[in-house]
Amino acid sequence: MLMTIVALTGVALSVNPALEHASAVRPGQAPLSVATLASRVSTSVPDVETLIRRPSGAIIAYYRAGGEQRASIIDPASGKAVGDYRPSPVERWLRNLHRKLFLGDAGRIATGATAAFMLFAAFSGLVLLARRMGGWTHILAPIRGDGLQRLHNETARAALAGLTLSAMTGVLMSLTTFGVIPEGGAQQPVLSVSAITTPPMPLRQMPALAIDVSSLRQLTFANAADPSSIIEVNTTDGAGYVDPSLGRWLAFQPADAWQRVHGVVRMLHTGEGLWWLGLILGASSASVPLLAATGLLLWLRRRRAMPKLARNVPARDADTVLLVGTEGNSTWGFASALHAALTQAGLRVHVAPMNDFAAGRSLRHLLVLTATYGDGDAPESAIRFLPKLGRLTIPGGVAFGVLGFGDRQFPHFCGYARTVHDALTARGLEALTEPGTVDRQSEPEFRQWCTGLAKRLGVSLDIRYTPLLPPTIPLKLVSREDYGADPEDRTSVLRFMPAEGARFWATLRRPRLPRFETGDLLGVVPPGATSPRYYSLASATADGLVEICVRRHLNGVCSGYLTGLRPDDMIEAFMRPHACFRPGAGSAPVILIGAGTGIGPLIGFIRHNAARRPMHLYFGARNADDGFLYRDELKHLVADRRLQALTTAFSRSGSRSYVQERLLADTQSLRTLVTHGAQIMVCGGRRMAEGVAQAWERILTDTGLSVAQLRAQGRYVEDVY
Ligand SMILES: Cc1cc2nc3c(=O)[nH]c(=O)nc-3n(C[C@H](O)[C@H](O)[C@H](O)COP(=O)(O)O)c2cc1C
Repeated sequence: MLMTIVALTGVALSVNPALEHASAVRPGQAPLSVATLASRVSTSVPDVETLIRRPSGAIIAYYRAGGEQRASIIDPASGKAVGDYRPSPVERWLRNLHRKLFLGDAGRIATGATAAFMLFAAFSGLVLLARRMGGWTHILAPIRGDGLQRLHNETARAALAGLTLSAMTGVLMSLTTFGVIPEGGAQQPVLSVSAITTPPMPLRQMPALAIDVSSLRQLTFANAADPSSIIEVNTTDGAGYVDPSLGRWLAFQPADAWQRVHGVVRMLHTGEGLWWLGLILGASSASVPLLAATGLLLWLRRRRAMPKLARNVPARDADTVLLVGTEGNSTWGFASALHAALTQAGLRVHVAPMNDFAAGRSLRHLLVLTATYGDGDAPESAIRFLPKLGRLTIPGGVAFGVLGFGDRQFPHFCGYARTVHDALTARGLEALTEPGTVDRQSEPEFRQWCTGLAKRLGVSLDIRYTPLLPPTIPLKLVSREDYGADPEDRTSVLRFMPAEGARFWATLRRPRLPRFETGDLLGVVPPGATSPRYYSLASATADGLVEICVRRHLNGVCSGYLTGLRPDDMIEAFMRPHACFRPGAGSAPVILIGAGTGIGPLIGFIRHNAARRPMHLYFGARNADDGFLYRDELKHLVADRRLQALTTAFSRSGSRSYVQERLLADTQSLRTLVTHGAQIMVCGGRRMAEGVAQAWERILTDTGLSVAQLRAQGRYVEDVY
């Protein structure tokens, strides 16, 4: 709450330096001395007492008129008043709220503490972000994750540097207010004359005032009625007194190091004198409420996803500790199943996030199920695990097993699980099994690892795994196009519209599609099954419908179910983001390679190519007669220039070829495209993807590039099944 008040008042105040800069009447290009300015003003504004130069460059003259203290904005070119200077009462109110919450010193302490907390939050946020992105060198790489994660992390990335600067300078200013850091300027200039008797020299000729106006802060004129009065001058270089009769310094105290530091800190915090920085800092502060809200939502989502485990034994009594490393929460579903099976087998099991690892005296087995994020890094619930591991006391004789959850499309498949395995081995623990891997939440791979584990533990494990699925939405089939004469082996393009839900409250709302992009995945759990099958989406929310391509597989439960649907039939489905499979930003060429149903997301990317960036499609199918999905539409897209080139390869008709052969035939032109920054996107079966990757290795020979390098740069992405 305090952070939001301090941040939002900071945002409002950050606009002032820019407004003042825009409206300030400043001297022209020619240099202007304080002597000339003071002379002009004293001629034009009778009874002027003080001149102040604001950080924006505006000159303000203070004088008495009609018995009242007045302030006017001065045109430095003429020295004349061009308007009244009235500081805004709103600004004063905001400043009081921002600095001390209208509470005097108690408020100042509270805002100082808030700035310190903000500094800690901004800095730790920056470290977390770097870790999530796979290190500082990847901090500018595209951010992956679902909508909420991307909103939080992209906002954080844009704002954290500005927030860190604001908070740090805020803390320094607070420490200066309370005298913890000296403000400087303790030494006053010492005046050694008592009275000035000779008549005053014209201001314009005073040698002491022959300094540039840009360094002036304040000048107090000598009082004409008082012969002993002198001129007081304060500049960025120091402060002193000038003899009005000789125009020379009577005394001058140069600014000390603390004063200079304080001036810089103040400028960096307020943007006064650096209006554009003020706007950047203001924009960064504006993100605080958004970051707080999205951070809270992500935290709540994680907490809600942690299953309520029946019979979760406290860590101190457990003989088996099962640790979970997760960010998207799907790993909890597997942990829950393993916990139930181990408990049923008679073990005393404690389940916890990896960050909360605690080892009791009775610990015998340590099991770790962990996902991988970033570039082979820890997921959020595990980031404190490795630093903690070195400090924990673990009883002797503990054996461990690690199972990694990941996605083979990432260069460091289950990389973090391997790191954890190595760290536990280095800690002297005995490995029960080799580190196992589970690709895209594959239930069979999970069961296989559990079977190996059961053997080593000498128990029998009855695994009942029910995946933790996001809420589903009802979809109605509105159209289908079938390719292939044989109903047992055909491919269908299915289009669905959102339908009314069965629950009463859902019937009151107009059915709406959730947010999804082309290339994301549609999860469908076929009747009678427990785990979902995923289909790449050929459409996005903006298209108003859900489009997928499905090939019927022999004995395929879900493909049989979907290809058996008739118009108006309903299914329940959910969307899963697949943010790493998107065309990168910008106008670089995109080389799309797909076979069979792999054309699905690729046609979506082409349809949405309104900017006409060069897109080249290599499409493979068995034959041109009944395997050429979207044939007519692709012709239109070429005519429309959304698709620059279409190359087809049919393996069972005509000249019989595969996409990888077509790619090799175009080696020269493809090399040129890649050296011009092209991105490569591959979608289809695993064997086709492997063949395509090998073809690319050959195409890239002598270019100094490799598929691995392009993958690391996000320029070679796959959606493989
Ligand atoms: C942003 C992001 C980065 C990922 N990075 C990797 C990776 O480097 N290596 C890997 O094998 N899997 C990676 N994955 C896949 C996840 O590890 C995998 O989907 C896992 O099952 C997610 O488990 P969770 O839902 O419990 O977090 C990544 C997924 C996302 C969304």
